[in-house]
Amino acid sequence: MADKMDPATAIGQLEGWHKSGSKEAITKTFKFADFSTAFGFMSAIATQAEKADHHPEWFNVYNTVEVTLTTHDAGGVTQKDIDLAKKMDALASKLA
Ligand SMILES: C[C@H](O)[C@H](O)[C@H]1CNC2=NC(N)=NC(=O)C2=N1
Repeated sequence: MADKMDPATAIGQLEGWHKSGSKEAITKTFKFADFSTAFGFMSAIATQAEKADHHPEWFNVYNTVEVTLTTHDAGGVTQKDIDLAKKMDALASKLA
């Protein structure tokens, strides 16, 4: 099992992510051109999440996707969350 880390450590390796106010997690809100682009982002990430067996907590309203990442099995932020965050950032930049 991956060991949990201070969320600040993860944030230091990422762009635009923040500590979650309510739990050991990292969070970011992505904003896209429209709903279809936002949903396409979610669909592509869902496939990658399933492949990695590591899933986001997310909330979508129109063109925004609020993402919270934490590793439930570890009770906090792990390398798996950093890896998924980087995948999200890479895809979001392509969709911009
Ligand atoms: C049984 C299954 O492999 C586990 O529940 C996986 C599923 N996806 C997961 N996703 C996240 N974010 N954290 C986990 O600990 C986790 N565990």
